[in-house]
Amino acid sequence: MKPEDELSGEDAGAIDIAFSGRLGTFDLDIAFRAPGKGVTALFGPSGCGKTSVLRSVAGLQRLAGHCRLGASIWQDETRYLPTHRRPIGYVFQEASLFPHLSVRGNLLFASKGKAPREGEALRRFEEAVELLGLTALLSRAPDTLSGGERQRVAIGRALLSDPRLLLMDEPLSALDKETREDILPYLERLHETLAIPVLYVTHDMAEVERLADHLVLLEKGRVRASGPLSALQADPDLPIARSRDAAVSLAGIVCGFDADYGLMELDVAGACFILPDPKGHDLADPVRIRVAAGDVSLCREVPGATSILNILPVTIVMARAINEREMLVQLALGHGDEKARLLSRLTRKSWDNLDLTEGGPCYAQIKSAALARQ
Ligand SMILES: Nc1ncnc2c1ncn2[C@@H]1O[C@H](COP(=O)(O)OP(=O)(O)OP(=O)(O)O)[C@@H](O)[C@H]1O
Repeated sequence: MKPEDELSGEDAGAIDIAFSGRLGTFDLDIAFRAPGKGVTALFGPSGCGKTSVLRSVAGLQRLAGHCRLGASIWQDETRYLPTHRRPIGYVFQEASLFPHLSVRGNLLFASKGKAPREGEALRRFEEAVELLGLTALLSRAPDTLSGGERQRVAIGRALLSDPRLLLMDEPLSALDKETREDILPYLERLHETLAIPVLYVTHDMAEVERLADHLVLLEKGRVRASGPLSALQADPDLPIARSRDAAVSLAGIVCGFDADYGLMELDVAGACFILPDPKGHDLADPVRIRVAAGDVSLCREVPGATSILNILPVTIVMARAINEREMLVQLALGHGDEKARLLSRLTRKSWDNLDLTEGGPCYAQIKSAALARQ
């Protein structure tokens, strides 16, 4: 697939990247195109080249190739913009705040410490402070902050430099599990509100599932696959789908409630999921759910009495034996044109017993309790 073919429709602000070269003994040779909006995760094992790609985009490391953001060319055969002329915000693993400045001073660093008094700059400052929950921290010194608070300030500072692209290099990896969980909702809000694209490096699939729209899978300095997150998650030929905790992330819209039981109904590409609603959503709220391949079972007919609330008609798109005992099945969900994909992991025995075939119809069963909102 050519990189240009990966995005559907016109995307005038798309990020178009190709780099090749040697770093010590490591060969990097990558090319991909990512949307001009939303979060693109660069995912892969340690040492596969994720940070090198980000550093090359930032102009911190020079390899042959090109780097374009919409109509802006940052690198090609004849041009190479230095880092300070690239409108980027960069968030590193560890927040490196200026120790002599307060949180406010750090946030205002890009505007030379001057507090915005009016207009657009003030609106952006207030928005970033609110979004990242920094109001109560503004007068604090960096050495009095927790790791998670420091990282939120670092993200705010990156946003307030008015970037056209945000680069985030494992922003949660230096934090303990609990702090990571605390900061993820801020990143989710960022994801919902940010108008600029984000390149987000991680080797944690849970972060990808919660934050990414687009995924670039890297392996040994090469792009193994690149495309919309849900399409790659549901591709049984990719290692992420074959892993024991494989799942697809589905975006839905709240379309109803069962208040007596604390459940909500979620419209996902024409199908309706029923799941717990502990947060009390409103109608039409966007909600992203994680459907694990191991939580999806199949049946040929609608079962009689069952505890399972989600019994959804699906079509079997493809099936792969992933070892002697188990099958991985990709399912197309819903009606209409936009059929979201699910994965089901089941025993080869069940597959044979049900006499299922590619292209054939069946029903996917998913326990509501397994569909906790991400
Ligand atoms: N400037 C350099 N000189 C020599 N080797 C380098 C340089 N930069 C990167 N490398 C090598 O390139 C490879 C890829 O490194 P990179 O940091 O991009 O991987 P990564 O996927 O981000 O890894 P991690 O998840 O562990 O951070 C590594 O083997 C690294 O040692």
